Amino acid sequence: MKSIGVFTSGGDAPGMNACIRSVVRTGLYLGLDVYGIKYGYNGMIDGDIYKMKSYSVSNIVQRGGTILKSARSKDFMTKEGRAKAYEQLKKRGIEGLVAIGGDGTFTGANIFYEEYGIPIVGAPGTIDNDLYGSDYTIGFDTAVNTALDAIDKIRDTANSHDRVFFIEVMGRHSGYIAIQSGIGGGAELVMVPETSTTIGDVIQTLKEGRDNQKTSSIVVVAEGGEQGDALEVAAKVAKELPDLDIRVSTLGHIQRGGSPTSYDRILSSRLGMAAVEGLVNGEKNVMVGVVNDKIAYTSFKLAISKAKPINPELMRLVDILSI
Ligand SMILES: Nc1ncnc2c1ncn2[C@@H]1O[C@H](COP(=O)(O)OP(=O)(O)OP(=O)(O)O)[C@@H](O)[C@H]1O
Ligand SMILES: O=P(O)(O)OC[C@H]1O[C@](O)(CO)[C@@H](O)[C@@H]1O
Repeated sequence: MKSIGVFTSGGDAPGMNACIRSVVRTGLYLGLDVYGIKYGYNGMIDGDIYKMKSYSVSNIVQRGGTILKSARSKDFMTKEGRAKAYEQLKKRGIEGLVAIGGDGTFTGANIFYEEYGIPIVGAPGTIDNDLYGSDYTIGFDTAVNTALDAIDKIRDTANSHDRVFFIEVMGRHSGYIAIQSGIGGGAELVMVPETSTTIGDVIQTLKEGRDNQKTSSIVVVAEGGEQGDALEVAAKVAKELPDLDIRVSTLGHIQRGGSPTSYDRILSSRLGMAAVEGLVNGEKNVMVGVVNDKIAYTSFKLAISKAKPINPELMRLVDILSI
């Protein structure tokens, strides 16, 4: 293999830049040509591709976002789009790809590999931490710390005004950010898509808190929960407990931005290096991850389809610590 391409796709995540830097520098170290593909699959289709040098990735290890930009590409979902993308790669002699993204990105990569046989190694870049085959994904640790910082601040008002706050965190189908920021932030309850929580459960927890002389409460709600978003949950609770002083705060995209934590920078750098080494050693159609602190390659199919359940002990911990 002489030439590889790298791109970021789906939602951006803090640490993606550190991963790009690692891919580029590992590739150059191994004597490869490295091409940056901009705007994910859209740039692959449009030929928005440039040769990267060591200096192309200077001064980015600490930066959030992605210098290669990101996109959610409708065109790549079509056969015609993927055919154009393949032609662009062929034209430049790009023989292998490192895809930094989430489950959607790897679903597309899997289809692309099956159609054109171009080796692809994925690096899990999503704050959601919802990919099987890596204990943690790029950006998750930073997102949790950002959410935690926000929860700490909201707690000041909750406490001063004797209020109940419903705080919504990201995670379309995954409660990882919710459970970790909830435990770290001392939430009374955490609602995650993986586990069923009824409005009755929420009411009972809040009532128990009151019975235990708690004057304020924090409920962390993952955006993809079965009871709806934080606004919906709060409205349902307010109907049953009209005397509560309830507020809602949706943290939104602040969780996706900012300088990556040390953990994310190191994870991203390890994954970038292992992705390129994997490609050179013949890995294809796999996602690279870190499992029990060791590099592991997992087929895209498994990484996408296999659930990564939240440790039930963590849910129990919230329960016990909220009395
Ligand atoms: N079935 C598919 N066929 C072809 N391409 C796909 C398919 N599913 C997803 N993709 C491509 O992957 C892109 C990224 O997917 P998606 O928007 O779901 O983000 P993601 O990688 O899951 O990241 P995040 O977890 O941050 O949302 C899509 O915009 C699309 O271009
Ligand atoms: O920025 P967008 O495209 O609205 O995507 C938001 C989604 O992306 C994620 O941040 C990462 O997948 C989800 O948690 C969230 O639902």
